[in-house]
Amino acid sequence: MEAADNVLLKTVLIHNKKNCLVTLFSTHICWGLMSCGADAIGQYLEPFYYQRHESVPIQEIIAITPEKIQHAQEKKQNASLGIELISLETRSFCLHVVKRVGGHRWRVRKVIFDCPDGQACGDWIDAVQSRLNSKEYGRPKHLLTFINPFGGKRKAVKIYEEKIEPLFYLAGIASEVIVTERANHAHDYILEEDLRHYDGIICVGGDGMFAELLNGLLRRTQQDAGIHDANQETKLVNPRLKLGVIPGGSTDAVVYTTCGINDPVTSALHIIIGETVGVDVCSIHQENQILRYCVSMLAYGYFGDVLIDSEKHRWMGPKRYDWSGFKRWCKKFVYEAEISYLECPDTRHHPRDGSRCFAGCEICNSIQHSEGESLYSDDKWQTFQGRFISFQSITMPCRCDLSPNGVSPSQHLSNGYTDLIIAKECSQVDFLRHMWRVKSKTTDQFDFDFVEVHRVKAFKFRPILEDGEDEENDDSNGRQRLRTRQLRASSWNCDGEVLTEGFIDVKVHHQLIKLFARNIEDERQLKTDFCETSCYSCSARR
Ligand SMILES: Nc1ncnc2c1ncn2[C@@H]1O[C@H](COP(=O)(O)OP(=O)(O)OP(=O)(O)O)[C@@H](O)[C@H]1O
Repeated sequence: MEAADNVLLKTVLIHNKKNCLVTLFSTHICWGLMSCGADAIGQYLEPFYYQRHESVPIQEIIAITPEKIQHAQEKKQNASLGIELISLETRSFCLHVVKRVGGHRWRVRKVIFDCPDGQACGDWIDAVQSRLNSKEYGRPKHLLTFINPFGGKRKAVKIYEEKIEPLFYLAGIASEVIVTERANHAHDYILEEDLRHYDGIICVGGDGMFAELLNGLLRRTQQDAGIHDANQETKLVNPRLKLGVIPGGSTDAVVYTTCGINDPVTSALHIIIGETVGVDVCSIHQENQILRYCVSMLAYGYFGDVLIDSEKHRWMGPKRYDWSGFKRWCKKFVYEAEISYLECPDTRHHPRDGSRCFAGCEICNSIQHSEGESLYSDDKWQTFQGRFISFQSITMPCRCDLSPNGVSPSQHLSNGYTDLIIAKECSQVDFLRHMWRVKSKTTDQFDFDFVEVHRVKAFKFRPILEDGEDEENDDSNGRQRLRTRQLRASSWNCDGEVLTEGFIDVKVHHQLIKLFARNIEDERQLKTDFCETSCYSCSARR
């Protein structure tokens, strides 16, 4: 099963009032009822586990703490003396480990072991703690935390104080907390202050708040490295600091997509265990300047207008998106643009390939990009010109409550491409059918003749706004009729923030940032706590 030299500690301890064999390996800890047999010539064999035993990867241990339990002998002594003596020697320890409770939700489970004496207990605590401190797990020790008190249902401060702070304390994470006082407070702080002693920056807020962290950190990193990020051809530098989000917003698409659920405790546990996932980032340029960085959705037309309208109804909380979406749908506006794009050369990868991005995704890990080559001299650019209701560029699957599979279900976190989704001019009923399918878990939202999808490395968007003249069908006398275009300008919905510039150039940067999250686990592969050495958690690390 395991190489003997991987065993760091092996002892018989008491767990749930039964003798258990507990073994600490370099990668995980196992415990279970044991059996001591004898071989053919009557010599005793090493104790071994019965078939079913439990195993937890070191990565999934949140903390190990001494446990103050009065042992039977002490209780007896105290009873006979009629007074309560508290033993100075702790003989029990508690492992706080990740427990999966379904639907990607994580909780903390306590597992208590009683040792024969204080010395053995101390040895166990030291041995496990030294594994937890090992650099290979990359656990954060110092975090900078921004809390947006006005995001979502305005509960971010309460969420942090009641649910997150105690967990960080348990895991030995020191967190400097800043409650933001205005929009862009976090962005400006990251640009200007000394960040050297942090391992990561996190926020309690929504996608807009995360976008502040992302933009602040990427700009700061390029600035410190002397990189001119306005130039689209520049190879950007990866930040040293990792980012994390604890959901406290309205949509929480980033956290939903990377953890599978918008649950604050689950996100805090993803951060504590220190596992990270690389995430692609789009840089958005106009002429010789960089406008923003974006990780999830960049949308023009319907979703741009919905965002602008929803800002007027912030008091409604997350429901504002439904209300504004309904209002915009009733009005049906059509837009026109010329969109040039550089499609993914590998035809196996496209927005309808049926793949899913899970933890340890093979597609994300295997795709190679030839960095440094100029995209703009490439002659493989293609062009779409026409009318549409909605244009979206989706760089991660963008899952949320309203769309459990995501706006682009086969998109990946770090394949180096963004998915273009163009819902061309169609009837309101057809557009509604398309949007309805985005909410569904089973139907293909792209299976309409008015929806066009492409997986691209870069694109250029040029809105067409001038009133012009369109040819219409010939009338009964064979003459062509002309009509004046009524074209609207929209704004961009950039990760939930408004961007008013119309024409833009966008380029995807492969795995530019690291996010504290494991990525969604494929629950079909996961077994329960009982492990016969083949559970996902263990096998992924062997
Ligand atoms: N103290 C503050 N006062 C006003 N606005 C703030 C403050 N702190 C941050 N903001 C801004 O609030 C905006 C929205 O925040 P956030 O993303 O956390 O919530 P949300 O919009 O409800 O959620 P989502 O983006 O997931 O839909 C962000 O753009 C952020 O810049």
